[in-house]
Amino acid sequence: MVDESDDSIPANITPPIYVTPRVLRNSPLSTKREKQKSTPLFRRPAPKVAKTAPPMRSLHSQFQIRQPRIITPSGATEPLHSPIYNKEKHLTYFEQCFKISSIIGKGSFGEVFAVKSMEDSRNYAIKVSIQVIRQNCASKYREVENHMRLPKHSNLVEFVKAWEEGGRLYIQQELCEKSLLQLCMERHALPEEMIWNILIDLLKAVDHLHMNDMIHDDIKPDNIFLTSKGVCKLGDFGLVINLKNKNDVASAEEGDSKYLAPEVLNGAPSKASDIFSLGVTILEAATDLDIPSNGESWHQIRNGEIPDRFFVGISVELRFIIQWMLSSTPSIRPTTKELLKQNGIRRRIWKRTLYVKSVELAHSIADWSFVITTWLMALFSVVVYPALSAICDRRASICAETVSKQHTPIQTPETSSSRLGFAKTLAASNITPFDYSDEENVSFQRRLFPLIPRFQMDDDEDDEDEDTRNDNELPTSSSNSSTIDSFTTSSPILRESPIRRSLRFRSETPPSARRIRENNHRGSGDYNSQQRRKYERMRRIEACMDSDDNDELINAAAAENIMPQSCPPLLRSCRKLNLQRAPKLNFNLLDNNENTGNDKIEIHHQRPNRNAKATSSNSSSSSVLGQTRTLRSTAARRGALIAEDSSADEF
Ligand SMILES: Nc1ncnc2c1ncn2[C@@H]1O[C@H](COP(=O)(O)OP(=O)(O)OP(=O)(O)O)[C@@H](O)[C@H]1O
Ligand SMILES: [Mg+2]
Repeated sequence: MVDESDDSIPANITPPIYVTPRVLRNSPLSTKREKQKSTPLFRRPAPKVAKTAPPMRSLHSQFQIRQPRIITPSGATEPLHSPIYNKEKHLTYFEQCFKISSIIGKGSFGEVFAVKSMEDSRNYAIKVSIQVIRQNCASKYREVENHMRLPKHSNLVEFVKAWEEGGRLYIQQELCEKSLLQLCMERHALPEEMIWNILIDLLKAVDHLHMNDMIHDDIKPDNIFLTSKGVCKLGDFGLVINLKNKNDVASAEEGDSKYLAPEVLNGAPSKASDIFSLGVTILEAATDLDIPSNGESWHQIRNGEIPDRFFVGISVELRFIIQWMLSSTPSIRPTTKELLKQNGIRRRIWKRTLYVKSVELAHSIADWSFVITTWLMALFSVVVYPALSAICDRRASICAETVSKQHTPIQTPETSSSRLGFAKTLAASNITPFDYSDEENVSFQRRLFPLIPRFQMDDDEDDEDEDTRNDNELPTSSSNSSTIDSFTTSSPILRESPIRRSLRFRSETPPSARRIRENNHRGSGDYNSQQRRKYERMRRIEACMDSDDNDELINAAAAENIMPQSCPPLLRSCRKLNLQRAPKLNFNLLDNNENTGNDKIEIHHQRPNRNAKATSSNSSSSSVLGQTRTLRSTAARRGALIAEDSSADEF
């Protein structure tokens, strides 16, 4: 019988809002939910512990290891290389190769960050040691070494790598969604089916550790993690003891007192102590019991005096297993093997194993498909890229050829000293040398053919010019000689020997035009010799430029952000440039007038010959003007009159 007289509330004291249930007066144990209700919402935080200056030895080690060094399973370190890491930068490997998503938590050893790796674009958890590592401490890499030595298991948090930089230890591992402690805080007592699954997962993890002669020594909800698929994993290998390593056994530390087996207070941790810690963890998850860290209630749990009310709603099977695991005598406690053979577990284990394996398989399929996709893309680019680049090269050369034909006459020393200069001029005037945007119905195939004469590539307007082209019309100006070349190479009619061509030129060209041309070439008079020098200079430049493969022009255009689309019609470009078009001289009329003795010579303003691309530059206009002046003097000698002004009209 409980004496209630002690518990009576004095009349002068206001009763608290949350009265502790009477049943708890007998037992200091309570659930976390009950404790939460009786705890004030605000509690002054504990004062921060003032840190003293780190020992000089630690500082020295910090300056010793500046570059990141990866830790090997033997405990040695090697330089850490990564295609992303640049040691010249004043940033650590961690800062350069990982993008921090959030800070997950902070433990006694270190701070844990959720990060995204820039090397493989996957998410990881990285634990960074708070303290600078003591270089001469034998167990400085114990956690890493033990984690690395452990064979992989689906119920252990996966280890990726660990490195040391600037005296700090970084441990990269699999990122889990939350810890069991977080889940228990959110949901309090978990459903029994979930408890069975957690127990099975953890038993398998602990069994794997024990099979490898290792003791976890710190099993608690805070060190148990859950993935997004609900798979439970054991993590935090900071206190793991390798029973084969005498140093580990000698330097074994106690785990969290809340989950500590009673025998560890006076002795060393063992596999049985791990079973006890696991038992307390399952008890907490199943009953929402607020596990005490010391005092009477601590002993109460270890003596098996847990009130029945905490087991309400829990099956006898599960209660029996929990109580067996919490046996105060280590020898009575079951092993992992024995527990896995229990009825309640055996019934569920195959289903749970199947689920965990399927999750693992799906995960590895996703991983492999990512790798395969990456490789396929790489292979595709290796195979397709050469073909694509060949097509692009071909197209660029066609464009360059056309541009060269169209723009070579423009390249006079007066207008542009180089092709780069020309490209810059185009860029400044906002004209794309490869712009076909205003050309109608130009098929790609037409442009692809490099030997198609240019007059076939232009619009209707220009075709009209072609129709009106006189077979006798051979460019007569010296400045148009490159045009003659391009015309002769492009026209099958004119692909003939130079002698035959000159004969045909003689027979077909009107005498007056022939004389002008011959005079020009002979260099009669000062003006003509000047013209001839200019012509020769131009020919040299053109020859020079023709020997190029037009790469410079294209590169210059690309440098000016002019994206090649296709070959441009020159006439459009001329129109955009607002260039003048040269008048066309009808020499037949001159000859007729000469024959008939008619004094008046008509100079028809026509659209220029398609090949007379000299119209697009001032220099070429001036050469046409020179031509016209020559004609004028010839005509004057003959007493002819120039009917119209021979200056170039507006195009
Ligand atoms: N792999 C992980 N995925 C997700 N969260 C993690 C992971 N590892 C650690 N955490 C979180 O970081 C917190 C601290 O991690 P951890 O327990 O490893 O640090 P610790 O310094 O060893 O702490 P303690 O010694 O107190 O256990 C944990 O509470 C946990 O919530
Ligand atoms: Mg921990």
